[in-house]
Amino acid sequence: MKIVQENLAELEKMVQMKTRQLNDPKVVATVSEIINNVVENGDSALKDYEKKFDNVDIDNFKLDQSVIDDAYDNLDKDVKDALFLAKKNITSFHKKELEDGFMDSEQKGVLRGQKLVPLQRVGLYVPGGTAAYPSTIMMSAMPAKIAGVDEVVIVTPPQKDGINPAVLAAAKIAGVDAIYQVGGAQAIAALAYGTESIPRVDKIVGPGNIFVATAKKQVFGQVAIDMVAGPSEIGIIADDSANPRQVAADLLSQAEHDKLARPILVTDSLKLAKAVSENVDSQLKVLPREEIASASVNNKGFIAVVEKIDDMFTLMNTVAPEHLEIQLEDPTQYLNQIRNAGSVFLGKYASEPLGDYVAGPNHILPTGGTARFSSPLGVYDFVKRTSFIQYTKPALEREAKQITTLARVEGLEGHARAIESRFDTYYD
Ligand SMILES: NC(=O)c1ccc[n+]([C@@H]2O[C@H](COP(=O)([O-])OP(=O)(O)OC[C@H]3O[C@@H](n4cnc5c(N)ncnc54)[C@H](O)[C@@H]3O)[C@@H](O)[C@H]2O)c1
Ligand SMILES: N[C@H](CO)Cc1c[nH]c[nH+]1
Ligand SMILES: [Zn+2]
Repeated sequence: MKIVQENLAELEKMVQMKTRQLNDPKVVATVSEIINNVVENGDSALKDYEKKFDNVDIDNFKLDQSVIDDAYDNLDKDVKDALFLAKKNITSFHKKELEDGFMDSEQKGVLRGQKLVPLQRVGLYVPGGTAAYPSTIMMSAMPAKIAGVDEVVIVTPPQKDGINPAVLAAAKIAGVDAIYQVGGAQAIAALAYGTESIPRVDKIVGPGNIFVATAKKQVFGQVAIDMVAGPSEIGIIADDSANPRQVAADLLSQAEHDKLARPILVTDSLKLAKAVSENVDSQLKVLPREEIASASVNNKGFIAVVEKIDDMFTLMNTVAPEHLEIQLEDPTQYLNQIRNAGSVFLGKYASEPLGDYVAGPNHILPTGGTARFSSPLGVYDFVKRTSFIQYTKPALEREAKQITTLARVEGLEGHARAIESRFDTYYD
């Protein structure tokens, strides 16, 4: 793995260049053609794309409940137990995210407030191109259920022999209402606009590859989206006290997701940098997903060596990684130095896959530097807010002059007259 040793300003410039969100025009064009085709031709376009991209013939996009029940009934006991542990921990963590509305009547005759309303129907994208993601179902469906969403549906690409049974069982455990076997940009288009067999939803959430992430960006506005959760990333801050074999293993845990995944180590120790680089190379040779992981390491990965601990945090805040591991002595003391990261893993036993599967915090996280302004998927993504106002006549009278003044400053006479009509005996 490549080691870079530059001054901090140069390193920050390099990171900003590497994490720029440039749209690949070819992907943008492919995706918009897919979306337009699905809008115009509905299920028949979906059928064509499933044949083209996933090499499967689909007659019914909606999966029969009996197929889901069978997958659940026949699931290996250890896998079932693991999914139930994930459900328990994800539920207890996400219940803490529930928020209440508010109402205030601090001013005489005035009632103001805000109420929270769960979304009616949401679509969860569950990736399925190069790996199956039952864990991602638990991470997206549980917060939706806790928020009180009426209808939770899944889209996921089918394989030749159907959808992975663990994915189906996870959907049942999480209480998902329907599963549609369709993936990629075409699935996003179907959820956004609806087709003969797939109802349109109010919001699409969930991670996916570059085609999925680009499609979500393109349908935003027609439908809400959660964030850009694209190819996985791991940033590790470590010093001499870290174990190079473990650091390398954690980098590869995310590199194996996607050729575009981003594994990054920032350290103040050249010795650790060299040892991690050697470990990455040797561990890669025996990793089953070596082809994907080595493309990620070679194209997107790097190890940066800086002078001191503060520089590690400055640089990592510029990276704004999806996952950030801190492998320093007494890691919790550094929490307040982190401004930009999706999820933080403190200490050597908080290896990233712990958060991917069972710890409870969400693993659907902002990527590509968007942790500068986005948050992990949560219960708050599945509710919207509506505010309300009630004034008595004397309360409105107290503020009528200021309202009509502002309305006339804006040249909006109709607004002023609407208020004055409340005090004009002619209208009473
Ligand atoms: N950020 C997160 O929270 C998070 C969580 C889990 C997974 N991930 C990421 O999700 C992604 C999963 O990717 P995946 O590929 O395995 O599954 P995917 O389901 O996202 O994508 C597969 C689909 O992409 C479409 N596709 C493939 N090649 C295409 C082409 N040339 N033109 C048009 N469409 C094409 C096909 O329809 C295919 O079904 C990875 O990048 C992984 O890192 C991210
Ligand atoms: N690390 C992924 C998010 O980037 C989530 C995941 C699911 N399964 C394994 N990993
Ligand atoms: Zn992972």
